[in-house]
Amino acid sequence: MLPTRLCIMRKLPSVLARTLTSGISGSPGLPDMSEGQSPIHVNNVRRKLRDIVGASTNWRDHVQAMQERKALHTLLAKRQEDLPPRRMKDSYLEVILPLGSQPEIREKYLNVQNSVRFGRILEDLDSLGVLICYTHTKQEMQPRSPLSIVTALVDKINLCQKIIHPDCDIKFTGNVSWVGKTSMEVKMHMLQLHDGDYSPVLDATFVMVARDPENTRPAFVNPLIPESPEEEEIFKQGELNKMRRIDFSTASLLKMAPTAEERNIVHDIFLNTLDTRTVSFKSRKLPPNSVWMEDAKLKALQICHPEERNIFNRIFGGFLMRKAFELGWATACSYGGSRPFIVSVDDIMFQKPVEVGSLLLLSGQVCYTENNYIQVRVHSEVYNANTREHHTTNIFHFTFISENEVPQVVPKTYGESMLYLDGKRHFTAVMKEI
Ligand SMILES: CCCCCCCCCC(=O)SCCNC(=O)CCNC(=O)[C@H](O)C(C)(C)COP(=O)(O)OP(=O)(O)OC[C@H]1O[C@@H](n2cnc3c(N)ncnc32)[C@H](O)[C@@H]1OP(=O)(O)O
Repeated sequence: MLPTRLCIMRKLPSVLARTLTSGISGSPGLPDMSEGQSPIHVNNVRRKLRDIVGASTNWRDHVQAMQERKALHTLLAKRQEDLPPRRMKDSYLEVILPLGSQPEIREKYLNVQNSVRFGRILEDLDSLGVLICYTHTKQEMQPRSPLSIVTALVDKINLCQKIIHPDCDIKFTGNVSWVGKTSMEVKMHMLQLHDGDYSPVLDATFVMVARDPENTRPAFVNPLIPESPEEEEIFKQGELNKMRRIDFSTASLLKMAPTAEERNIVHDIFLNTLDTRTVSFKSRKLPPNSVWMEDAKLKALQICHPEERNIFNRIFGGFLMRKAFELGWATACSYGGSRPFIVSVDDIMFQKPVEVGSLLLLSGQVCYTENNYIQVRVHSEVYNANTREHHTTNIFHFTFISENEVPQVVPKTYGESMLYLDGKRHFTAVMKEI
């Protein structure tokens, strides 16, 4: 039996946990939308974003729309101090995805197992995160924002529910929770209506970066002033998150040797795969109930059509996440041989924008397993057919739980061993959170 709830109330972020215990009308200390503004319909989020930046709705007009944005350079602040500070509640938004009350929108969200496509939720979270940042940086006197706000990082998404129902309304809430000079951390929560009450489905932390109108240089954003001890705690957590990310990246196995404990793990795996009948380092044997890592991957190709562009005429980050998630899910499904459920998404770094027209190559790899859990890494790169160059654009980390216990994935080469250890590090970090 799988646990139906993978996280527990006391481990939820305080804002969400208190929201739930206070009957879900809003976050404490943040405005209750039922008293003032009504929540935004999910279909209006992207429309609002297009209006805010003046994005074209037709691809043929996109060059002109970008030209018009150049003139907005003069509206950029020279120093962060010149921008008025904002409070957390200034950027607080609620969005409704009315799967229960408007059945006609269900189709887009439905998967064949009669639950909600998580890839679609990733797209909605990405758009909402950007809208929250535009709300934080909004200047009343400016009809168009000079900022190009892009997703830099999905720090983490932890799910509390195994299944997202396709016939119950969903509510997203979120606000800016920390601000640097040009970057903003956004915390979002997703809840689903059951028997008159909203219960938590997931919480997510994204980092967005503001750039100039042409998306070429970083641009300052309004400072954030915490207003209560609780908000100070949230802000401090944002600061700690930044430090944690730096530490994690400094200790990356691409830069540093594994720890002594990790080296032992790798050597134990190596010893466990030696063929005892031959006295050779080369002769390797797969232990029972195991799969070589090289046999635990799937690949996909995506042509990036204009339809998938974002408001800055690059490929929409949510679309990239959806495609990577779906390949990650398929990789876990074909590996485990039963239905996998997403538990966590972490540390998705958007290293480079993906241009419209790119050939996007996605590689899904099972890199770590434990009991019913499968840790999948999806590497995405663009391939330029003219120059024959490859560039990594993203690395995605997904943790799945499978219906049945899964075989152990076993690395053979040193490179695979590093992937295995990296997967183990991500898995351990996820397990600490849920
Ligand atoms: C159809 C309608 C659809 C509407 C949807 C609208 C949503 C649009 C959202 C998107 O789709 S965005 C598309 C997906 N994202 C990208 O394509 C971004 C690709 N990556 C980049 O362009 C650059 O890597 C990025 C701008 C994110 C960072 O560039 P740099 O590495 O040159 O950053 P820089 O060193 O100048 O640092 C700028 C800030 O970013 C922060 N930063 C950079 N990378 C980061 C990271 N990985 N994590 C956290 N913070 C990061 C950095 O700390 C710093 O913050 P502070 O100024 O506050 O100190």
